[in-house]
This record gives sequence, C-alpha cells and structure tokens, in this order.
Amino acid sequence: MTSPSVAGLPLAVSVGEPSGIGPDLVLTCHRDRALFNLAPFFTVADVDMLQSRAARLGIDISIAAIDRPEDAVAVFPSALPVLPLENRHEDAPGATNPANAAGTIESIERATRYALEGRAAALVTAPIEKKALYDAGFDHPGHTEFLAALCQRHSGHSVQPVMLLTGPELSSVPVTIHIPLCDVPKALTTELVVSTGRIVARHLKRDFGIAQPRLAVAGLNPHAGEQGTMGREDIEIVAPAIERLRKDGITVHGPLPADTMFHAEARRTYDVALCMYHDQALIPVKTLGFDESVNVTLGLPIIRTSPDHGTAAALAGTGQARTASFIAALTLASRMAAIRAGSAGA
Ligand SMILES: NC(=O)c1ccc[n+]([C@@H]2O[C@H](COP(=O)([O-])OP(=O)(O)OC[C@H]3O[C@@H](n4cnc5c(N)ncnc54)[C@H](O)[C@@H]3O)[C@@H](O)[C@H]2O)c1
Ligand SMILES: N[C@H](C(=O)O)[C@H](O)COP(=O)(O)O
Repeated sequence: MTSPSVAGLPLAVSVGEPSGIGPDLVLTCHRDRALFNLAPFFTVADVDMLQSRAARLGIDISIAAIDRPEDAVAVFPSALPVLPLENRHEDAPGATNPANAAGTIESIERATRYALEGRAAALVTAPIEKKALYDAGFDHPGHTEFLAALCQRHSGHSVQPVMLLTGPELSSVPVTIHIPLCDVPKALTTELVVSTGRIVARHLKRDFGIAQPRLAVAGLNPHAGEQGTMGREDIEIVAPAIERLRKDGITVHGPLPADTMFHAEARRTYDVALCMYHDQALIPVKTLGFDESVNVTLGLPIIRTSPDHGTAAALAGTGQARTASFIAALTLASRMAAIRAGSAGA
C-alpha cells in the first residue's frame, strides 16, 4: 500500500545533480514506495538518463513519461511518472558535466512552478552540486535562495527564505546561510534575527502543529560573548532581537553559549535552535541524525523539503546511497501538505 495523495495531488520531485545520487534516490524510492508507504510523486527528469541509471543499479522499473502533473497519481502505482526535461542529462555517475547544468536548473524551476500553480502538493528537491551550477552562471547560493526568487517572481511579493534542518533529535535554523564565515558578523543584524525568528514561529504553528513554539537563540561568540569581553554582537545584535521576539509573544530564550545548548537535557527546552551561521546549526543536526534529518525551506508560499545530505557523487550508480533522509523528506512534505490542507479546510 502507498500513502494517499494530499488533496489528490502528487509531490513534485526535482531530480538534482545527475552525477550525484539524486536519480538513485528517486528510482529506489519508487521501487520501495509500498514498503515506506510513500505518497505519489513524479519527477522532472531525462527519461533516458533514468533508464540508464536504473540499469546500473539493477532496478527493474517501469518509467512512464507523462505530459501533466495531474496524470502522476494514477500512474504512480505501476510506474515512475516522469515529466521529461527539455534539456538533456547525461548519465555519468561521479563526473560532473557542465552540459548537465541547464537540465538540473530546469528540473528545479518546473517542479517549483507545478507546486506554485497548485498542481503538486509540495516540492521535494534531490541534491545539487552548487559549484557545478555556479560554473554555468547560476547566481544563487543554493536552492533556498533560488526558490525564494522563483516564488517572488510568481507572486510579486517579497519572500525571505529560512533554512530549517529538522531531525528526530534536533531542529535548527542558520540565520545566515551560505556565506563565508568572515562575512557573518557583517550580515548578522537584529532585524535579520527578528524576521527569521518570526518566520520560524509562524511555520512551526502552521506546518508542524506546534501551538506555542519555543525558540532557543545561540550566541555568535564563544560563551555568547562572555559579557562583551569576547565580542559585542551578542549584546548589541542578538539580545535586542530576542527582546523584540518576546514582545511579539514568542517563547524565546538566549543568547545561549552554542557549545552547551545541544546536549540532550538542553534540547528538551526548545523546539528549534536559532543559530547564527551555517555550521553552528547544521553540524549538531547532521551529527545527531544524518540519515533521518530533512532540510525544509520556510517562508515560501509552497512547501519544500530536501534530504539533509548532498550529492555524495562517489556513491552515485553504486547502490550504496542510503535513502532514509530522502524518504524522510518525502514523508515530511506529505505531512506538512496534509496539515496545510486540513487547516485550509477548517
Ligand atoms: N540539498 C542539497 O542540494 C545539498 C545539501 C548538502 C550539500 N549539497 C552539495 O553536495 C555536494 C557534496 O557535498 P558534501 O560532500 O559536503 O556532502 P554530502 O552529504 O554529499 O557527503 C558527505 C558524506 O556523506 C556521505 N553521504 C551523503 N549522503 C549519503 C547517503 N544518502 N547515503 C550514504 N552516504 C551518504 C558521502 O558519501 C560523504 O562521505 C556539494 O556540492 C554541496 O554543496 C547539496
Ligand atoms: N546547507 C544545506 C545542507 O547542508 O543541508 C545544503 O547545502 C542545501 O542548501 P539548499 O537547500 O539551499 O540547496
């Protein structure tokens, strides 16, 4: 048995970097759909590339090219529904090919558009190799910012995307995302911490069903600045942001020394850790639950999830890629879509 679709809609899956494990995950998850009770999904991909990758992996799969996302739910029980790419993807596991970049971007753009048009319940993205896309002129740090730009273009409203990594043991948010460490202090402002905290609190209520979310805010500096002797940002930037979030009625505490806020007892005191930079947020999540954690983009008009890991290019085509995080991303996307559909109908 597979899970029912949410409101009759499939999930839209972008296939990711073809030299990585994205295609392997899509194919394996369709093979194992009943085992993991997965809701119907389609992918936007090169059919020949998928056939070739399936043969490498020894997966006996039926792949059905479809014209419209609307056809995916009926096809899913018997075949992997694929909306064919206009650009081609070569099947060369482990070797990035600049010619593949256009197809990778097209897959993300089209899958996002189907979700924005209400023709897919949510978007799930397989991993991209950022450098391969930068070399082709892609000028967004990653999916997170690209999706915000696509949503902004579609709706005409400004969009602040927020990266949430969520796993069984810990959920955390990097306030600054993909920027060099030396740029973090300049990028970190009270306004950014406040707007990020508000988006997190709003989505925890709306998409995760947490009535009164509890946020814990990490300091930037060692020992949260040791009362200003190890950096002034925690006093001048982070603490005022916490005060403003509290005035909004959000349950929030900090700035906390980051080195002692992730142990088991501390984790029980909050729902999400707001961290000041990428590795502060992502190292504890990936250490505690690399195989099960999911990357979610908050702040978008659509639901977007992704596995927490990257392209793992050395494993592409080998059958060694673990699917647990991708399965968690598919499952969480369905659950969030069901919560939104339920509250929209309430
Ligand atoms: N969502 C995304 O698009 C996303 C997320 C993270 C990293 N990336 C990109 O991926 C590329 C590679 O990044 P990286 O090497 O730092 O991280 P990575 O997650 O690809 O790999 C880190 C280690 O974990 C292993 N691993 C990862 N996923 C696995 C899986 N499913 N099963 C078994 N082992 C797995 C890899 O073999 C490697 O040893 C970079 O270009 C990075 O930007 C993309
Ligand atoms: N920082 C993310 C992670 O390590 O999980 C990853 O690079 C994905 O970023 P985007 O979703 O913005 O591509």
